[in-house]
Amino acid sequence: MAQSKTLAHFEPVNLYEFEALAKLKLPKMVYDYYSSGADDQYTLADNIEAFKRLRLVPRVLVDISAQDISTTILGVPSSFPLVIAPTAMQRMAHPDGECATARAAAKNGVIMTLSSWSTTSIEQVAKAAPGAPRWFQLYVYKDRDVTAKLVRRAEKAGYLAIALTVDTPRLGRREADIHNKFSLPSHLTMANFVEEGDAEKSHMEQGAGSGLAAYVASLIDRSLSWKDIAWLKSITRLPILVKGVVTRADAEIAVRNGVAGIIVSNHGARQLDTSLATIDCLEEVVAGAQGKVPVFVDSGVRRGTDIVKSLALGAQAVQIGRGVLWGLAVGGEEGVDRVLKLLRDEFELALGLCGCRSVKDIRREMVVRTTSEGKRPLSNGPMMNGWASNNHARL
Ligand SMILES: Cc1cc2nc3c(=O)[nH]c(=O)nc-3n(C[C@H](O)[C@H](O)[C@H](O)COP(=O)(O)O)c2cc1C
Ligand SMILES: CCCCCCC(=O)C(=O)O
Repeated sequence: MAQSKTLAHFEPVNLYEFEALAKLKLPKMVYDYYSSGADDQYTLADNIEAFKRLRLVPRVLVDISAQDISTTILGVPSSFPLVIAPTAMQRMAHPDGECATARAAAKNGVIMTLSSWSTTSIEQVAKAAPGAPRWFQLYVYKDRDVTAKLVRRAEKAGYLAIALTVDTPRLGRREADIHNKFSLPSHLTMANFVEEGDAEKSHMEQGAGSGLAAYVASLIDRSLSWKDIAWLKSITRLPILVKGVVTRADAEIAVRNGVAGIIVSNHGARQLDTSLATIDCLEEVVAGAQGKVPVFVDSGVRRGTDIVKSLALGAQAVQIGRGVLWGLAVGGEEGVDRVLKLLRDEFELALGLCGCRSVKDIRREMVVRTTSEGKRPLSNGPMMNGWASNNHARL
């Protein structure tokens, strides 16, 4: 009782506070599943730390009285450069789950990506916010007919793109899920398979360890490879983005295979522990994309300043995963709405304080890499990228 009174009066003012509140509200098994990374969670911490190592270099005395933070993503207007990343099983966070996220996304003019492992079906989510721009995230099943059917349904329901997740041929080892014997609560289903009457796919067995790991091992196609991009392109007219690329080499292959976009992601550090933080891979991937396709980044975005840094390093927009889940857990649609508005306001403020009127004003030299203590390395030449000297030249 005392706790709920406290919660009712506590207004979170950043994503970390949303997470703290969500932790109080959610069952332990659910909070652990949402928050965990793989193994020792080194990458989980580094996704955040890497953003902190990057520091912003603002310009001053720029008239920012009329800011415009909107952008265009794959030809679709977006109120600011953010896309909601796919996260599975959102009805564990709130009974309205994916529908609440869809409505909040529509209200805020941002694109939502629906996970193929949603607890609300492709069609129900489309109906929750008719006409709003939406992408569909795809996992490829051993049974390719199952996969093709999902793609056709997304196309028919008006989804605008397919985000093919390529970093998950096997599930990363999330130790909390093993301890908790994580499985989808029995009142919920993997909703995209219910109509098919396919119990194997719509329910998750509770077993000795992580029920999710067993579910993935039994259904997901580990043989997925670059040649399957051609297969996917042969079954859909929708643009295909690859989600989970972190190297220049793979970005080049992706472009050669005709993808429409690349999402730099380490799956929120839930797959390969000790892999690099994504913000440290972004520039390489941007180089590999050679300006031919847009590059997006996720994993560790918590602040408006993180969005500015990501754009300065070449991303067209960021994606956020957990932030939306925390909003959903705290207040359903209203909670997600608050999270999106918070990030939007933080981004607008950071952009303005950097001396930018619009996203077009963001420049590479607004970001410098520092040591882990936040200090500029002794040689300031390459790190400053000519920013200081250019300033002197202008004065
Ligand atoms: C609980 C949870 C479920 C996720 N489910 C999916 C999924 O179904 N498909 C997918 O491609 N990525 C999934 N992801 C990864 C996210 O799309 C995204 O890459 C990641 O959450 C970004 O990191 P962030 O949480 O630090 O923002 C999931 C992440 C979390 C935390
Ligand atoms: C094929 C892997 C499915 C994982 C299910 C959801 C997810 O992505 C997660 O990180 O959890």
